[in-house]
Amino acid sequence: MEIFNYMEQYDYEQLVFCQDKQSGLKAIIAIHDTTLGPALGGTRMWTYDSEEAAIEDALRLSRGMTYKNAAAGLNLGGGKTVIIGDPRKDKNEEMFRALGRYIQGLNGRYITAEDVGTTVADMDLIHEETNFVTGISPAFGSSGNPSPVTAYGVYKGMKAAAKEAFGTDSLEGKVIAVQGVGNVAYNLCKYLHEEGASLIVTDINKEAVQRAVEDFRAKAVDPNEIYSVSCDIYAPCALGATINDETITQLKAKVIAGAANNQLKDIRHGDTIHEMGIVYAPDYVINAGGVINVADELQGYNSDRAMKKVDGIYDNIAKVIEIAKRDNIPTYKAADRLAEERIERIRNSRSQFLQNGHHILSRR
Ligand SMILES: NC(=O)c1ccc[n+]([C@@H]2O[C@H](COP(=O)([O-])OP(=O)(O)OC[C@H]3O[C@@H](n4cnc5c(N)ncnc54)[C@H](O)[C@@H]3O)[C@@H](O)[C@H]2O)c1
Ligand SMILES: CC(C)C[C@H](N)C(=O)O
Repeated sequence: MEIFNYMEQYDYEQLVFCQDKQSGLKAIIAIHDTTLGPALGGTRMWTYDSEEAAIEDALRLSRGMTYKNAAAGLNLGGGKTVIIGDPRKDKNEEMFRALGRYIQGLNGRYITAEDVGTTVADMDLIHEETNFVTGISPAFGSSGNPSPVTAYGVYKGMKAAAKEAFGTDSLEGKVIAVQGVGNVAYNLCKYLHEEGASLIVTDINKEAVQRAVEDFRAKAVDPNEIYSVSCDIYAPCALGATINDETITQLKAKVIAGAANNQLKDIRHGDTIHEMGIVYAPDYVINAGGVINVADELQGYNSDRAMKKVDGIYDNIAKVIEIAKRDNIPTYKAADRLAEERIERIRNSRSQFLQNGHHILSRR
């Protein structure tokens, strides 16, 4: 990959490589765009096949956060960290503290939180070194684990997408295929089960599947079977790129609505599902609940205020569907339009210089 070419093509601001020999930390912090405010996005720990794959993931995920934060109406830019390693065996205290010092070095340009492979306990270790971390233990006045709130937002957004496809937002009696039943999807399944939906689940982790089968009377299928099952809604809640050339032809669902980031392998897959008449709830709009929740910490965390904003995901998905219909474009493009237009409006409204007291001359 020609890194600077790629960064120029999609307007990335900064890429930081973090190395700490003692702890084994190898991490990449990508800051995509800070027009709206400091870049906020989680830290992912994953066993990448190559350094290039890790860089690519950090870049793609950080740009996704720019769009997610903008579309959610947050005054935050987009960033993400990836740590190269196995979250089940490579973690140690020094690693997260070393990362915390790198984040501190960015002096607030980037704020982190949880993502796949990291936990509240990991964020607490980062917090030993920097305040630029959210989703730490509630004992610190923080919002804690964002996953249940992400799940609630996905549930709300799924209802809005169902209204478009089925004429009602009730999920009672709907068959929903859930791919990956980890932190977010377990909580999502709880809402869906309570509303009377029938669940088909899969996961590469057998214990996670068993838990969903026992707690929600879900039917289990093998990971490769989830795309072709007969269902009303497909909920991708594992990793990205599961909407691709191989899977699209197998899909029977009328709605795609799930928590995973970067669900479309390529944007052309968003065009294909649009042509097939599938209602697609764009990933970064529907899964914004977690970031909305942790972002509330910047004002002093208030759960009621945060949940009210997360409720707004229903209207945001409805708005994206409306724009798509009005402009006769796929929903993924409508979501991009919503985010890009907001960033441009704010960028332009800041065209006048404002003395903000941060200039060294103001302190002389
Ligand atoms: N946690 C949040 O608040 C949050 C917020 C926004 C977006 N997301 C996204 O939602 C997705 C899920 O996040 P999470 O926090 O629940 O992660 P998680 O790691 O707890 O859950 C993911 C689950 O997917 C399973 N999985 C991985 N590959 C699979 C495959 N090929 N087939 C079936 N199952 C597979 C894993 O075993 C795991 O149980 C991720 O893409 C994440 O980036 C999470
Ligand atoms: C909680 C958030 C800051 C990060 C979350 N993993 C996301 O992708 O939105």
